[in-house]
Amino acid sequence: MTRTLTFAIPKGRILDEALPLLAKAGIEPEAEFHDKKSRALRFATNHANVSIIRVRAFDVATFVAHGAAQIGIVGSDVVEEFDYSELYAPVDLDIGHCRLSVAQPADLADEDEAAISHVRVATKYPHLTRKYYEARGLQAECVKLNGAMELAPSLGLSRRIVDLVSSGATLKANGLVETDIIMPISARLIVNRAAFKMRSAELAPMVEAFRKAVGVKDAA
Ligand SMILES: Nc1ncnc2c1ncn2[C@@H]1O[C@H](COP(=O)(O)OP(=O)(O)OP(=O)(O)O)[C@@H](O)[C@H]1O
Ligand SMILES: O=P(O)(O)OC[C@H]1O[C@H](OP(=O)(O)OP(=O)(O)O)[C@H](O)[C@@H]1O
Repeated sequence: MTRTLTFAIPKGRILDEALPLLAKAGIEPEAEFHDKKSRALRFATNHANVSIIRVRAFDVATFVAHGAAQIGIVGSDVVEEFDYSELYAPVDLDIGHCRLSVAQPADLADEDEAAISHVRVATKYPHLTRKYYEARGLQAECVKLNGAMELAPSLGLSRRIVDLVSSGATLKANGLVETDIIMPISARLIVNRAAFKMRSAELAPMVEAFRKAVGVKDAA
């Protein structure tokens, strides 16, 4: 009996860009996947032994790190925030481009970092935020939010935020300015390391197919 290989993909904004790549790599979900009314979370594909699960972006990394899914697609922001040793991220998929940045109110005077030892920051990325400030000799007290970080300064939750920025429109609409870029972000193919060893006959060709799919896109 062949064991099913589970492929985790995020249901958020990466999905639209990920589907054409999946197709180029030869994986097509069943029709129900595209039915917005469907409450199913697991879908068959054109491969009898491959199924797709559609989960929240942060949960893709958790499913794959724990081996509940063997392979997945997720932003490098999520890979770096969790820093799971069980994850192998072999392919930069060149989609979902944005950056992780520090922002603050446009009218807030720059603080002299040499004169302070501690900052309060609203973010969905406490690990990366602490690491960034630690490297600057500052201790970050993180207020964990799951979205709408841009509201935090105007409501007195924190002076600064660390969040994803793409066009900058959300910052601008909320009176904030980007003061530093922590890292550029793009989506990655991630694989569970143990599964990659145990099931290399299935997973290695799949990784190779994504490498080629990204190359094909670049050449277009
Ligand atoms: N503005 C953006 N431009 C480009 N890519 C982005 C942008 N915002 C987020 N991303 C990428 O898309 C991924 C998913 O973001 P999305 O906003 O869809 O999820 P979410 O709504 O924050 O998460 P959840 O599914 O947990 O609610 C992020 O982890 C990041 O890699
Ligand atoms: O620079 P921009 O092009 O405006 O993009 C940045 C916004 O996109 C993401 O949020 P998203 O729209 O995914 O909503 P969320 O806050 O619910 O995660 C991110 O958290 C920013 O709020």
